[in-house]
Amino acid sequence: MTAFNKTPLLDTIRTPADLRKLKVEQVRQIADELRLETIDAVSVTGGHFGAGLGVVELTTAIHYVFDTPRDRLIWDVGHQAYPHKILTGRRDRIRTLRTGGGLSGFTKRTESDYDPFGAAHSSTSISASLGMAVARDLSGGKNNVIAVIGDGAMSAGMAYEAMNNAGAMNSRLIVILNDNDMSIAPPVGAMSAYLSRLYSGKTYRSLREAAKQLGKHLPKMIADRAERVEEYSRGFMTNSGTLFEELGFYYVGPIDGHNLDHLLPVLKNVRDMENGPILVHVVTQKGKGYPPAEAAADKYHAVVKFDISTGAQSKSKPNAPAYQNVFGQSLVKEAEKDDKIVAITAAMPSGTGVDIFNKAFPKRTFDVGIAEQHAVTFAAGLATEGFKPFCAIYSTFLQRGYDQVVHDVAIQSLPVRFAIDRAGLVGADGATHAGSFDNAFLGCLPNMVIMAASDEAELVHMVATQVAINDRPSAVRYPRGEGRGVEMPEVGVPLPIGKGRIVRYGSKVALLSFGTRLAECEKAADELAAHGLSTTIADARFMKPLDVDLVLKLARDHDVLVTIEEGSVGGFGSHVLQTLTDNGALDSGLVRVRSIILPDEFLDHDTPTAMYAHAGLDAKGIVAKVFEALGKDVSAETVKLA
Ligand SMILES: Cc1ncc(C[n+]2csc(CCOP(=O)(O)OP(=O)(O)O)c2C)c(N)n1
Ligand SMILES: CC(=O)[C@@H](O)[C@H](O)COP(=O)(O)O
Ligand SMILES: [Mg+2]
Repeated sequence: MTAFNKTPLLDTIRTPADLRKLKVEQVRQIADELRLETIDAVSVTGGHFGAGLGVVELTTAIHYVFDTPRDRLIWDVGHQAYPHKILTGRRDRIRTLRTGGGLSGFTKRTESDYDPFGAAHSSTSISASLGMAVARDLSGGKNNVIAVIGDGAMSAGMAYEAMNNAGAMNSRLIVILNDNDMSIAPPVGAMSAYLSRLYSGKTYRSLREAAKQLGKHLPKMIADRAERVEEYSRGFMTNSGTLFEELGFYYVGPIDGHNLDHLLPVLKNVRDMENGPILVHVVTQKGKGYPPAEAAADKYHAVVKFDISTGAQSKSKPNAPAYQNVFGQSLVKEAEKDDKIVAITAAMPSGTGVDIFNKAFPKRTFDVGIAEQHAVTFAAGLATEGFKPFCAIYSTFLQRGYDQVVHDVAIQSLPVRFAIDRAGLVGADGATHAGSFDNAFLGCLPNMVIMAASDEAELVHMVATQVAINDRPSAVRYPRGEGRGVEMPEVGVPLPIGKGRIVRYGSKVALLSFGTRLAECEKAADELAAHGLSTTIADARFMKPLDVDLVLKLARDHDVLVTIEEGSVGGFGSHVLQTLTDNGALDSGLVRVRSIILPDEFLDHDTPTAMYAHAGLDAKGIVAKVFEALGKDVSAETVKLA
């Protein structure tokens, strides 16, 4: 029996087709059981949590009303799609979420027909849905296309580009705005304030009135239900003249996203509408139905495994400070000495450590919402007026603002400082969040100074170095998670630009590392020494400008030179190879050069350790690469110099 003393129903639901066989009175029980299953599953796997809890009723209602997967359902970001996965044939695998070989933490086309579009980066759903709607119309199709987008995701420019286009095309498209008044942090921006006004506006109308208003657009409005729903409906109205209507959408709402008596009749009418686009404004609560999440400031946006009875998360004691916190603390120290330093985040204050800076300097901290393009050019504008903007954006999300880096920052050589967190592989968030490409996409830009911190102490010095660079843009990259536990400097000391450092001297093999793979290089060097291979280890520190003297010396003085980086082809290794060939350093054929990079594939989620092992970017992989370059047969344990 369920907690509701009824025969469990969720066990009878394999796909939404089973759900649609139920009576409407049974849908509430499904939603209640779905919430319990979501809580239980995430307590085991960890992952994104509050968002999914907030859309349990909405998910159930959508799959009950619409003929999914024939009707296309596109989740924006996709972090709220765990209930969706449970209802769409993946309940048996839901406890493999975000583990190697297990379900993705976001929607994914290759995972299910019920995931018509992959997500994870926000604000893509309306564009993708519009594409599907137009494809349907061009093919003479009849299915519905539904995008579910959050209020946070609605702060990104891409959402407006899509609405602007959809409104002009009058496409039959349904956008459900899931407004829980939260992003990862509390939402920012005028849009957020506007949405709040919509559901607390003085122009509140009775449901019946609104039903009549809707009836004009939606002939099949079930008017008699309006009476019943009005009794306890608090937030259903049509606001004439909303921004959405000005953009050519029919606006419906706001409605209570946890009340199936609201959701089901409205979605049924919306489903049968003859034209569009239509936007249904649904008001929900992030973390709904799990008191520890409801009470938490972040509504349990993302959690590790937790005790269901208390909500206590099993967070292990950190062995070293997290890079994001080292960044935030370092920037605070620098800003205490320099009032031109400001910090910018694109809706990721805690993840970037900008929240630490905000506590010290709230007037010099700017959270621009999920708007990376704007963040970059906003920083550029600040730099033109002599400020020192630190634009803290994860590597993967910086991809969203790339043209702004090129066109607004690099070409003008504006001293914007990029703090690039989550560089390299991130683990459970998988391929969509991997910081694989910033070495390549920044390294090709003139004027850029590009650094990689090999540990948390280096990061402190690199932040100080960026403060001192006032004539061109600079970037420092560092990975997700904790540092190495090295001794921390009291203050950051600016590094000599374009100079690397040798951390261990050897004679036969040289390992030239860019970033935190240095730790693996040290393990590899120990292993190589056990095979009689004396190994030099160098920390490049800079990819641009590259320490050419160091690179040429390493090539000249060793039989093997290997570069290592947490990045794709086209990054640090490519710059080293370019330098070697430009200087004829390979002409003699005396040195064998290898470059260890991420494989040319999108790596699915797993632990970072497992992913780096797969990529050959751990000590074992480095040793194997050296042996291969020397013609040493690892199994035969002998070195055959060609
Ligand atoms: C381009 C981009 N920037 C940042 C993020 C990080 N991120 C993931 S979810 C989220 C908040 C989304 O808020 P909302 O759309 O309201 O969804 P909710 O979590 O409230 O359900 C952010 C900023 C992202 N996924 N994509
Ligand atoms: C869904 C999303 O994009 C964010 O929640 C992201 O998963 C955060 O990543 P970190 O956990 O590395 O901060
Ligand atoms: Mg939200």
